[in-house]
Amino acid sequence: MTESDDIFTARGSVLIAGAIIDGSTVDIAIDETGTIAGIGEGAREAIDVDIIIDGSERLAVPGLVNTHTHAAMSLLRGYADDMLLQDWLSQKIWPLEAHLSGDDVYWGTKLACLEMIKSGTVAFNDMYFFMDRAAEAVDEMGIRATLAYGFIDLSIPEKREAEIKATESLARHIQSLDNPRIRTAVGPHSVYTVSLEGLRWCAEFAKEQGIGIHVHLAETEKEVVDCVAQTGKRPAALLDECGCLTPRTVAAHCCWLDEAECRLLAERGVSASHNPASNMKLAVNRAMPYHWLKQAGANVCLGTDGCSSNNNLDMFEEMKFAALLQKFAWNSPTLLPAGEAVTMATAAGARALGTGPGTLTVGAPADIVLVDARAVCNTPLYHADSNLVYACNGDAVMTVLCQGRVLMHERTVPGEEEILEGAAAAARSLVGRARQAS
Ligand SMILES: C[C@H]1O[C@@H](n2cnc3c(N)ncnc32)[C@H](O)[C@@H]1O
Ligand SMILES: [Zn+2]
Repeated sequence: MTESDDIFTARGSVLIAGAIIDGSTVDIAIDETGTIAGIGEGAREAIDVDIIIDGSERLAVPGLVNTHTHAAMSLLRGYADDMLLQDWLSQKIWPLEAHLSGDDVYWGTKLACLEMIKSGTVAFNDMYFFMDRAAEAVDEMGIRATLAYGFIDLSIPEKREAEIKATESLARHIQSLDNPRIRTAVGPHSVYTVSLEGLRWCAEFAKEQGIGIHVHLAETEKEVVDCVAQTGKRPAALLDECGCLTPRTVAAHCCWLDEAECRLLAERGVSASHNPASNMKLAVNRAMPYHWLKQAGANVCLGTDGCSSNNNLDMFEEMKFAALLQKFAWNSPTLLPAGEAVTMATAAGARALGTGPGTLTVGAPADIVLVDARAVCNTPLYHADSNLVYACNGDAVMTVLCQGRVLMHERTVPGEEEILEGAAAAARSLVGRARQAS
């Protein structure tokens, strides 16, 4: 075994020696359970050091949390672009997804995890299909995930029964894995794809199991207009009536919320996941009203959405898109400053998924990213947050730890070649099967 391989397999306490936090050079001590045991003075003495990572010329930041993904859609990257959301879903994405296999989801999720690790993400909130295979990929890659089966009943009773079974079976499967990094949530896709009965069942099941809810909300104006026409209520009110708005709910997009809906989300303790790149690409024509959500006290976090509407999973780019879109759309250069964008991508995401404080503090899980302080994007280095949000992308990430385990070091992730080959082969096979069937 080479020396560089050791760091991925070694177990024990870790000392990150001399990394930069808030402009100071400090040691970070991580105990053998993967918890931060000390930062700065006295950190070295807090543990019996097994593994040392050189932190010099590295900015230490909390691991990023991607709160809205369809990870295996990495296989659909670039498959269909430049379309209206409804056409894109109904003409391109759903017909291809009809041919998805468990193996596709396994390889797509492996590819997504690889991409996330390489850009500093340690946890994600996923909604897709064949999620037992997604769990296998997450387990192998070493990051955290909350996995939801995408519940879509299209108001067809037989389909609803099938979705209920799939949701229950995933919950049982995730429980049986007993992996603290992997959790499950209920994933009612949206108010336009799930019946009232389906939404109510999802809410009840989530409550009974003590798990979260992951839903798309108010992504387009059409969603709001159609919902009002069909039910007399706006989407957030409808979800609330069905019991879907809880402190463990993550609502993705939230572009077309009105001010009262922002207050409702805050009151219910819902986390709103901002997905600026996807929203701009699909031209949903309104930016999430961040100022109203913030004023109401809602937890606003960040997500990329799937690789078919983004088309990557780089949360550094997403922080920049969020900060720029908010300023541009609401005509306010002071809205969503860099520090807040970092908080959105870290602490707010961790709060949404319940993965810890999402900060570098003693007692927190050691989900730590080391960014190259010598990279072009960090030169000069007046304000770290400014560079992280406005200048860098995920390529500046050098080392990633999740629960104290090293997942990437000096940009090496074990098994990268095999993942790239496996995912490319799965994508070819998926598109081939779809062509044959049409
Ligand atoms: C879980 C389901 O969500 C779909 N999906 C992917 N991106 C979006 C989006 N921006 N809005 C709504 N649904 C989406 C996936 O294609 C899958 O069918
Ligand atoms: Zn989505």
